[in-house]
Amino acid sequence: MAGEALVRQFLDHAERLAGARIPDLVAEDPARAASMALRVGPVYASFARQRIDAPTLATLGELAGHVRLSLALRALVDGAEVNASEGRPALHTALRSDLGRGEVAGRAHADALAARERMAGLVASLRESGVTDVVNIGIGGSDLGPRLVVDALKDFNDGRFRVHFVSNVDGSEVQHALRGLDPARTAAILVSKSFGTQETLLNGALVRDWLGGGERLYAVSANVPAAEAFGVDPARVLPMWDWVGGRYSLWSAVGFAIALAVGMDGFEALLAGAAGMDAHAVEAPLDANLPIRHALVAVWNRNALGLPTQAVLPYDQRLAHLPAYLQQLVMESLGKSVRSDGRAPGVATVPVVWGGAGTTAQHSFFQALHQGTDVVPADFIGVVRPAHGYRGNHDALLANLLAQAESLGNGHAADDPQKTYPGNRPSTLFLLDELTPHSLGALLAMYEHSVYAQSVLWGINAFDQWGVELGKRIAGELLPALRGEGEAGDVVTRALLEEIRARR
Ligand SMILES: O=P(O)(O)OC[C@H]1O[C@](O)(CO)[C@@H](O)[C@@H]1O
Repeated sequence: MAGEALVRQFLDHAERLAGARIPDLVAEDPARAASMALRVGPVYASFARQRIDAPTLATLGELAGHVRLSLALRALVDGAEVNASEGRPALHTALRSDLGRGEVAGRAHADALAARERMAGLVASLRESGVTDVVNIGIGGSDLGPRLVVDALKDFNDGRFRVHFVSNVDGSEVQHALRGLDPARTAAILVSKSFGTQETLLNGALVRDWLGGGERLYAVSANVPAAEAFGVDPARVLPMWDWVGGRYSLWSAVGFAIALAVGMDGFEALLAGAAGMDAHAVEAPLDANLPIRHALVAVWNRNALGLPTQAVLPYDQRLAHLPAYLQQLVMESLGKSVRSDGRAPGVATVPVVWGGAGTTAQHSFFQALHQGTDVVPADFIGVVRPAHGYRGNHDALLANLLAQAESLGNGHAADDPQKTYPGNRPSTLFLLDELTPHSLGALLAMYEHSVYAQSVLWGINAFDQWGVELGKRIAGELLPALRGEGEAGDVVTRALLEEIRARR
């Protein structure tokens, strides 16, 4: 079907379902719970509580076919120049899969394997050393992925190292991270693709001095000369490449801290889980493809239902960093209002991603989810088998997870409007059999592919982030002014500078 006809069909479905209620959609189709669910290895996903029906999904599938989503996924893993504004491929899949065809993907995969072997050597030598604590210094993609995974996989950590993270240029974070650590027993990893990031260089210099030099300093960077010039021994610099986006990089040596925490076996299992999802994303048909289904639902919620935000609600404390990780993955990738071809997308793109771990979050912002004026679609993530033996707690956790998805979807009528729940709040519910390196790898790769699929549907580049540059430049200009050297900034900033200077 031609594009215009498809858009018209999309709008017809939007109009038809504008007044639809999730409990009615569920009641109308007894097979819905099963037909709206997909399983890929350890990841089960139910879309039954989305405000969508089978004919709409069929149209969305046609839309995916129209933008050649399957070919786009294939192009991604084969190393096509999907990052057009920077003239690069985005080959994060080559870090964990040998799915890519052709020379570019093949070379990337070989480079990734060689780097992983070097990383394994460094992990082994550190395990044999007297080092007890490791500080990962990085920000954005050089922090959020490793931070999430190290915390999520703490049940797989043998405790050989305590791993700490420092990202913020706020000196308070580095001060508290180093408090109580022994410089003679601490190693630091400077993770920066560019090795030009202000926060990481300032924190790195502080930690290098605190360590008393570069002896236990490691680096992961695509800018090896800069890392060496900083004082890191070339033998302790692991490579990154311009074909890996920062927010897609935890599978590379950026995951050094992960490998220290859960061992190389755990790291390999994480990669294997992601590789399984890569194969599914590229090979599964459109109508049975989990990341594509997730992406189509995201676009439906944003453009047909007009929902401006998206909540991420892991019902597992170990996944407490998942909302922050997905904020970067989704919002840095899709936060664009210009298509790759320079045109306006003509529709809303990125939602604001936010969230928190259940059940804790139930006692903070869930009131607004249930009765606020904005409808917030949610991704719930639960884990069937816990890694602890407190069965009573886990049953309560799962009961709350199921109860929240049900009550947000169905609502509750009452005579008293204060006690009425409007319901019709859409959600997707993921269940992992267990939280393991393998299942976590699969879940994170699912989100990566969904984000890429959304970018293809909207025609935008998921792999650049020009929007972060302006603030960085202005901060550079304001730095001397803050020290009293010259003037910078607009009228409001100057007034604020004066206020700060007067009270220092
Ligand atoms: O790894 P680097 O080069 O220090 O960059 C850190 C982060 O900064 C950004 O470039 C912009 O905030 C992110 O995309 C990236 O993950």
